[in-house]
Amino acid sequence: MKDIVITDAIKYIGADDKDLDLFESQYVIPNGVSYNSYVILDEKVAVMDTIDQRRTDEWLANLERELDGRNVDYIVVSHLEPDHAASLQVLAEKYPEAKLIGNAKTFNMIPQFFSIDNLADRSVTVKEGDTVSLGKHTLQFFMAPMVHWPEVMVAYEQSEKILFSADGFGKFGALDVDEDWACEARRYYFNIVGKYGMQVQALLKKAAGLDIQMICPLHGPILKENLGYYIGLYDTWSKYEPEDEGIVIAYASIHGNTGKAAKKFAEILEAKGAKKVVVTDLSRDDMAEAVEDAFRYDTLVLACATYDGGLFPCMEDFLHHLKAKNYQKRKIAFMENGSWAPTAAKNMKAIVENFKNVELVDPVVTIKSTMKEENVKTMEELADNLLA
Ligand SMILES: Cc1cc2nc3c(=O)[nH]c(=O)nc-3n(C[C@H](O)[C@H](O)[C@H](O)COP(=O)(O)O)c2cc1C
Repeated sequence: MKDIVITDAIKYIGADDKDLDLFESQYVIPNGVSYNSYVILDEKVAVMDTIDQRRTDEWLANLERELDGRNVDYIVVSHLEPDHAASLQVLAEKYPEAKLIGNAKTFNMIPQFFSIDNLADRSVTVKEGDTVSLGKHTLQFFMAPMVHWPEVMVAYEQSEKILFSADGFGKFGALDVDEDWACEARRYYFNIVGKYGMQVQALLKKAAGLDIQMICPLHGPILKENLGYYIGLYDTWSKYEPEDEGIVIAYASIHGNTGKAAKKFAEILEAKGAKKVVVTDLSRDDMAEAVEDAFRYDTLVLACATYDGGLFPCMEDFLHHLKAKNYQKRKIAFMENGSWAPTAAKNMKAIVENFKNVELVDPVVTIKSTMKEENVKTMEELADNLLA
């Protein structure tokens, strides 16, 4: 583990995981993921969340090294999802004097996962704005329900002005990997938290009232500088506003002809001056990245082969993901293909019409098996309308 410095009194005790095949059993993580946990060493000692059971031993060794023989007084449980709370039972048993800090929902849910002895006697139940003093350090708690579980809360350490942000500001990628923050943080955000923009907005409003000098999330790097940049992105994302001008062409093609047309359309858009065009093959490219791109840019073109009178399944899957994550406020256009009765555009429209604040842009490009000159003409017209 790279030496991760927080402050003199606050130590990083988390662990990287580079062997996990899929995060939450669905997201590829080419650069792994970090499970973050922290310990605050003051007159009282507080452990800020535990980690996934895949790395319990490493995490306990990190904790014991930092404790250097001291005991744990408090275990703060900001989120009960197993990648953060799975080692709670072990920690609670190892330090039987330690009190658990959570909110009413936390303590309702804990028995579903664990059987901790004397839980009622060991529970410190906090509400919005409550504080717990550790000596020089004071933790203040703010509820963040449905960011992205109901019991989630964040903690603000008042003396060093640090926000322990739970899964907020989280990112895929192990901590010893140098990579752009926004790309993997955006993929994490939209796929995991995306549905709860309103709740993230509520949390950002609370955060705006605090002087935050550092953000310590439960995944990804500790954010120490330029915090306005990260908070600004979270504000844009949670309002469902496009972050950049650009056109995503997402295609679902069985034999390749719809894919060929999608790529031709990208060339036409670029020739007409489109600032950014992204083409994604929904059969083969990472679905989570396709979702991320759809949210990142302001325009989406859906190109799909007709399949048994409906949609080729990866397009149906993509639209299901977008709907589940509250996709809205974008321009959308359609391309369809079929050999005898193309109905993909009608079927895509029926789903998309239920999205909030979308503008459907005509004309629909209808291809019969292979792209013809007349299809290219329609694409030219659609490109002009999208770029107008
Ligand atoms: C299992 C299957 C079901 C299909 N169902 C339809 C259909 O209902 N209507 C239609 O017009 N074409 C249908 N097609 C034909 C394709 O949509 C058509 O050949 C299209 O050109 C394929 O585009 P692609 O080359 O991008 O895969 C079907 C093809 C397959 C393999």
